[in-house]
Amino acid sequence: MIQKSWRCTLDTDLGTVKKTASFAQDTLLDVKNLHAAYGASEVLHGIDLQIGRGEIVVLMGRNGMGKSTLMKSLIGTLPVRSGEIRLDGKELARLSACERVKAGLAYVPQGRMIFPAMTVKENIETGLFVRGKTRVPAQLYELFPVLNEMGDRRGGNLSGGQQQQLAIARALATEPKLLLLDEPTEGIQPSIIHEMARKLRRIRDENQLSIMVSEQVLSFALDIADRILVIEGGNIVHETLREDADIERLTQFLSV
Ligand SMILES: Nc1ncnc2c1ncn2[C@@H]1O[C@H](COP(=O)(O)OP(=O)(O)OP(=O)(O)O)[C@@H](O)[C@H]1O
Repeated sequence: MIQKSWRCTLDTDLGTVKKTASFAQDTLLDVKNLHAAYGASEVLHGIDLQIGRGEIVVLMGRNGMGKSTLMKSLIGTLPVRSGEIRLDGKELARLSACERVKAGLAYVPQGRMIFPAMTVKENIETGLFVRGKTRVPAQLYELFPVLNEMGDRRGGNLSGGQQQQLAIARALATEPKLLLLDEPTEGIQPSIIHEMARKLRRIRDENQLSIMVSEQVLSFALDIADRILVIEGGNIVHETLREDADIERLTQFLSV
């Protein structure tokens, strides 16, 4: 398993072995043999997946391959048929979505799903509520200054890119260990996509959280990922570290 193969360097001064790949040091999310279905139609056929602490994993795949279904099964808006979902050792598969958020999962769904009639600040406060807090952390406004400037504006009046920032800020307000983002670049203009990748890496570095992104834009995936997985027909069919990625092969997986 790639993620478990720690890369080590010899610290000659101390004569001890040091682990250097921070994300590979321990597993945060451990999914085993996950099956999920819509009614009688099974869509995920036994997914095994591990995400390390501080790791960014990008889940790629063509339309209809099961990316959103996996995200929904993890956060709990779609009940799992069978299998295990452990976050930091805690079993989540039978918990409600709300309990999973309290346990440290946050989810930005495809299409953002912010509350359009609520103000920007109120949207963020719905995330704070999970931790019993009321004050928006300064770090969120440093990351997304536009949300500070537009605090009193209705969420529904923001542009697509601004709504995406709001959805990420709301998710971060729940203080997650693992942030799940379903196709965050959808409908976002190319110049902002690179900025989004930079911000997500910064969020990972500053908060030491893990991120799993489902994505079809290969350049974004290569920009952000530590590791890339490919899903096809509800099975993970390919896995590669970013530095070993075979671009041609990944392009083939994504082409119709
Ligand atoms: N609510 C639903 N009821 C029944 N089948 C569904 C439902 N949602 C998705 N499916 C089916 O499940 C399969 C996987 O869909 P899913 O939305 O997970 O794909 P995806 O990889 O996220 O695609 P996209 O990139 O288009 O969002 C598809 O065959 C889809 O038609």
